[in-house]
Amino acid sequence: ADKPQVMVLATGGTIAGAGAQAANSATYQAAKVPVDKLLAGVPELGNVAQVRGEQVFQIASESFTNEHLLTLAKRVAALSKQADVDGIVITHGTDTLEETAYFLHLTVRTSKPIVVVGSMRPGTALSADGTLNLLNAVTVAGDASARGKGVLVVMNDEIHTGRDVAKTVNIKTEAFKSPWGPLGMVVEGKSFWFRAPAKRHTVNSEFDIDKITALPSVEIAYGSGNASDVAPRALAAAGAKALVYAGTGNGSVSKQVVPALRELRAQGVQIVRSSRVNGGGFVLRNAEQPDDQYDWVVAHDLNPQKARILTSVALAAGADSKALQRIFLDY
Ligand SMILES: NC(=O)CC[C@H](N)C(=O)O
Repeated sequence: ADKPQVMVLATGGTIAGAGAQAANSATYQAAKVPVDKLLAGVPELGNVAQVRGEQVFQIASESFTNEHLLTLAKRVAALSKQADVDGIVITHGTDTLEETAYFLHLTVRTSKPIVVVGSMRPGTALSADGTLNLLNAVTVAGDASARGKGVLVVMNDEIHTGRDVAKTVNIKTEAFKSPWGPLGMVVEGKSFWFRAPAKRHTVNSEFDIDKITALPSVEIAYGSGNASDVAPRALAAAGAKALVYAGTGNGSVSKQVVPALRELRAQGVQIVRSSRVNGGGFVLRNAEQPDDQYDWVVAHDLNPQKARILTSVALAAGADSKALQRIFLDY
């Protein structure tokens, strides 16, 4: 009874996946196993916490929409206010896990631990990673030392901040990496911390999920050799309020694309320059492009998909381009 009370919110993904055979590590169906069965599969959970489960969705995370984000974050925020909840774990598909974790990190105003977890192999596979990941996630969510550190992602024995972490490789179990390193490790039911997040989050955030009713459309256009302006123009014509440009290198933009982005900005669409560089893009204002002159924003070190999340949250709060740039440096 003195154990921490941890709520597990299940949303689907491979951690709830099932394949035909033990050799199927990549060929399987995601989002099959219900939360009660997931929890029953790890009796060791009872040694670290009093665990309750709730099935929020049962989907693959590539199909997460803004509505799913709002529903989940509002549920997490409500639970975080309950005296009988010490920590919250969200089981999630890994494909967009980094986006959901960052969204919660920005919008849920609590110091209680919130941990997002997934797996790279379904529970039916040899060397399935979901059971230990889940045990580690519940361990961290129930650990008072995890309070105030924002939303965490626990995968492969590592504790990452939801702001930095990204899926950097598929198939392998060491899929999640942070460009600035993990915050800590969880080993044999104990958390070990080495650093803390430096940016604003959760209780220190100016955003609040209780006040967000809808997220504006923010789309991503991808840079490459032979890039054209077809995608940016089409996305804006379809109603995007902001475009994240996944630029090459330092967030560079092809000279075939620059005029379209300038025109769209003049029409009121926010332009955010990010970098498609995997695991370490870093875009500086007025380097590569004259952002002051064009009234564009830089995403700093956030990858394009995280830049989409922050832009949506900032625009929902009414940010103009100046506020948006300040927000990109603060969060
Ligand atoms: N490893 C995974 O969780 C990927 C499964 C699925 N594509 C998802 O993101 O939900």
